[in-house]
Amino acid sequence: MRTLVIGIGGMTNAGKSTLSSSLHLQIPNSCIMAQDDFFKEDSMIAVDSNGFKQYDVLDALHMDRIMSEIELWQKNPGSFLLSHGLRTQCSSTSEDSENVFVLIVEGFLIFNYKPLNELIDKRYFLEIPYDICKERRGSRIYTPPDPPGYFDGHVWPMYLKHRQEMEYTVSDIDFLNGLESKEDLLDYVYADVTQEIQRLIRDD
Ligand SMILES: Nc1ncnc2c1ncn2[C@@H]1O[C@H](COP(=O)(O)OP(=O)(O)O)[C@@H](O)[C@H]1O
Ligand SMILES: NC(=O)c1ccc[n+]([C@@H]2O[C@H](COP(=O)(O)O)[C@@H](O)[C@H]2O)c1
Repeated sequence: MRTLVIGIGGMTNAGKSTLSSSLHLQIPNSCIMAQDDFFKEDSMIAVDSNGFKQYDVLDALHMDRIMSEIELWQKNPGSFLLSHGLRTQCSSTSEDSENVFVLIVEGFLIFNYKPLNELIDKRYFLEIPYDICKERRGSRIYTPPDPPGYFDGHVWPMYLKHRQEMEYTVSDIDFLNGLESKEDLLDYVYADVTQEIQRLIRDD
């Protein structure tokens, strides 16, 4: 039994969830872990001098919990899938060693948290231009909703800060143009991941 951890990082609204869901549907024995599911509750989020809730920082996330979930998956990916209501599709005709379990970790700050980044085998980062990002963000409603000025006052400056930090500390990132069609992005990443799965099976 082999495991592969894929990281789908990127800016807010760049298409991470969309790409991850499609990949999950195409890759047998895969599951998604979304960083968005690990936000702390609103009362625990710090507020800056402008009154903006500091959601776009690692401190706003229960990173310890996401690490524990990944540990559970690593220990026994088959039972992890079953306990999350996902069917395993182990090939009955091949050796057990030929089954590769794939974890898709997706989120806007996955490569900036060293312990998580170190677990990731293949890194992708979706990027889109500022104006498209602002437009897409404007039509999405979070809980709590973005207050006026939040994108330019918090989201974008934090993105620039973390992006710089990531480029200093992380290598091996495949940057993807989020303006490409959903289908083209999926085809590209799926082919790349499939190649990696084949390599794991060959080297087993
Ligand atoms: N390749 C794409 N081309 C055009 N729109 C996209 C693409 N990928 C995602 N979107 C749209 O952008 C918005 C944000 O996508 P989503 O996957 O939720 O982003 P993220 O998870 O990065 O925040 C959604 O409305 C989605 O339909
Ligand atoms: N899920 C939540 O509890 C919550 C609350 C407020 C803001 N957000 C926003 O979520 C963004 C990250 O998620 P996306 O990459 O999916 O947009 C951050 O920019 C953050 O401002 C999430």
